[in-house]
Amino acid sequence: MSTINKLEIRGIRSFGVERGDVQQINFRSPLTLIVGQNGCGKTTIIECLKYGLTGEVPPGTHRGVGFVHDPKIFNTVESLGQVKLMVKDFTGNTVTAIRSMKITHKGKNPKFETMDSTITMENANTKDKVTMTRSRVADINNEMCDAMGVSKAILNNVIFCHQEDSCWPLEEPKELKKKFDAIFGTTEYNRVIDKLIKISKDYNEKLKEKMGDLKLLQNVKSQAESKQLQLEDGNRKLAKLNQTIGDLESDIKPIQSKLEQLALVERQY
Ligand SMILES: Nc1ncnc2c1ncn2[C@@H]1O[C@H](COP(=O)(O)OP(=O)(O)OP(=O)(O)O)[C@@H](O)[C@H]1O
Repeated sequence: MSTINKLEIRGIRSFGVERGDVQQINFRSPLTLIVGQNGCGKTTIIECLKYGLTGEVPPGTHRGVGFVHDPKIFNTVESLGQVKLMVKDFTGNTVTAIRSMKITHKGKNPKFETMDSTITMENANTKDKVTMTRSRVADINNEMCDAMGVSKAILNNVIFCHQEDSCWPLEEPKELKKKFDAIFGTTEYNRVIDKLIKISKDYNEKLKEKMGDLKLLQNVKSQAESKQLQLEDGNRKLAKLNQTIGDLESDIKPIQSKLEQLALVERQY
């Protein structure tokens, strides 16, 4: 079974940006309860788990601006946030993602940027570590979802469904269908089915073409076979005629020499 092992939060929501502000949670087996008074950061922990796994910022944060610790609190223009998440996949290998982000308050609109992220895979048996720095967000998302053994849609909409999004099953049918399609992978399934239908159509068309060619070739082959028979018949006739010619030539030879003798006698006479 895949498990979430460790989470480190820095510079997210009310968690401070300083080195000493880093908060670390070690998740215990079989259960870890997160308990605390209102506003202490329970939701933030769930948001960080979701962000660490899927790279998605929580809803209602103006595309991540409200997710990072507000720099205005300390009268600064920018603030850095970081989520470090370690999970164990079902084989026991460890996958750790470090995702960093920044908000800048320059001008009217604050800007949210995701910064370089890294992912480290550690083999449980050999303890070999492979780290990919400056990885693409999509690659990290895929690695983390693979390590957890569930799709991004299930992580986002079911396991770490944000409290603000929890009413999605009551959404209008079109949106609901989109969510269900994503959760059950039907979009992917339909895409594959469409691809297979297209491939089979292409093959059928090619097959039809080849069948036409085959008919033509069969026709040509039967014509060639009858021509071959005719040729063999002709060759047989030719051989017979050659034989007759040979016979006639040998018959004609004594007659010719007789005629020559007669012609000689006639001349002498
Ligand atoms: N961008 C931000 N910068 C600094 N602090 C923030 C920011 N966004 C939210 N906060 C603070 O973070 C805290 C949010 O905590 P959170 O919602 O995670 O708590 P909670 O334990 O889930 O609360 P509740 O039990 O009420 O749901 C609040 O105190 C809020 O004022």
